[in-house]
Parts: sequence; C-alpha cells; structure tokens
Amino acid sequence: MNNLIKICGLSSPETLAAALDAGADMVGFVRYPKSPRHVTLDLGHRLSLQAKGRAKRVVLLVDPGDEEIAQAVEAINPDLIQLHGHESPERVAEIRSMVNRPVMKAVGIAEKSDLEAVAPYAKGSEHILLDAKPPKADALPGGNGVSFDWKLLDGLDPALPIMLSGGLNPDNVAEAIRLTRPKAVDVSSGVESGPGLKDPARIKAFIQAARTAFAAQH
Ligand SMILES: O=C(O)c1ccccc1NCC(=O)[C@H](O)[C@H](O)COP(=O)(O)O
Repeated sequence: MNNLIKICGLSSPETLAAALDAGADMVGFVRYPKSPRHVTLDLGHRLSLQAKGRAKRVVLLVDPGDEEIAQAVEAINPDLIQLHGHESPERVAEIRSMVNRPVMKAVGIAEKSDLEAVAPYAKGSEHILLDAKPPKADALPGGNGVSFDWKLLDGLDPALPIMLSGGLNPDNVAEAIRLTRPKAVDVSSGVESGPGLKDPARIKAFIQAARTAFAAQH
C-alpha cells in the first residue's frame, strides 16, 4: 500500500487518540528502555487495544532476542514488527517466520554507499524505513530528529517499499515527499514538544501536510 503515514513513539492514550483521530495509518510503540518513548508491556497492551482496527499497530524493537520478541508479540499483538537495530536480512527473515506477521526494517543513511544495504532487505520486509544514522555514538538508534540528505535517494529503485523518516516535521514533510516520492513517511520527534512528549496539534499538522503532499503526486 502507498501513501501511508506512521506516527512513532506514542506512549499515552491521549496522544494515541490524537494520532488516530487525525487519520494516522500506522502507530508505533517503542520497546527500548533507554528511550523516553519506551512503553512497558502493560501500557503497550492497552495502547494496542485502543488502536485495534483503526490503524496498523507497530512494535519497535532493537536487536531483539527471541524471548523479547515473544513477550512483545504476546502482550501487544502488533500488526507489524519494526526492527531498528543491526538485524541482518537473514535475522529479519527468521523473525518474520517466527512471528508470522510482516516486518519492517530500518536502515541508517548518512552517505550514498549506505544505500547498498537496502536491496537485501527488499524480499523480507513489508517496508524499508530509511532513517538518519544516529548523530553520535551514545545517541538512541532512532528518534533523534535528524534528517539525512534526501538527494542521496536520487536514482534509488522506485519499486522499493521505502518509508522515509528522520527529522521529518509538519514544515518539511511536504518537500520531503515531493523530492523523494516515498511510499510512506514516519515521524517521531517532529511531532513532539519535548523528548517523548507528543503534541496533538503537531501530529494533526503533520498528517494534514503529508496527506496533501501525497495527493499532489497523482
Ligand atoms: O523513538 C525512539 O525513541 C527510538 C528508540 C530506539 C530505536 C528507534 C527509535 N525510534 C525510531 C523511529 O521509528 C523514529 O520514528 C525514526 O527514527 C524517526 O525519528 P525522528 O527523526 O525523531 O522523527
């Protein structure tokens, strides 16, 4: 499917409601204890029930072990798993068959050569999320509000299921869509008023801007 909008890192019923009411296609729940967006299994379970049938529910994991995956799937029952670590294409395929549901893989981009990592994930990933590489060694693996140079995507196979992310916000998402023509977009920090604090007005503005830009492509 094309023209999808994902709001990632939702961690309260109020901000999840704002994303659902504004028409998000996908909502992401982060399982990474160092993140200000981390949800416990219990909170993830409740948020997942709230979103059921209204948006695809995505659980974000970072280099997860089998036990961690099993616990998240049982508690949160996501529609998709997002892998945001250094998972190899083989590990992504293994996880996909283990959970028997679609998987999306994040690939960090800083320079043109980083795009060589994308194609090997095409077969096993429902979406390939292109994100900026973390700005420093001790930064989070994602959710840093940093963009990469979108011009690096010039010439990338347009058939790839690219979800653009990294530093998107209500003010730049239209230009990002116009320049890169992704199948989907994803945002976290750009719709926050502070680390982990989603802002309903910014969520609404982001979704409106992205919808308008996707519609202008046809
Ligand atoms: O959001 C987090 O805290 C996070 C923690 C660990 C791994 C990944 C994380 N987020 C990844 C996302 O899906 C973000 O939406 C993506 O990196 C874009 O983030 P942003 O640049 O803040 O919009």
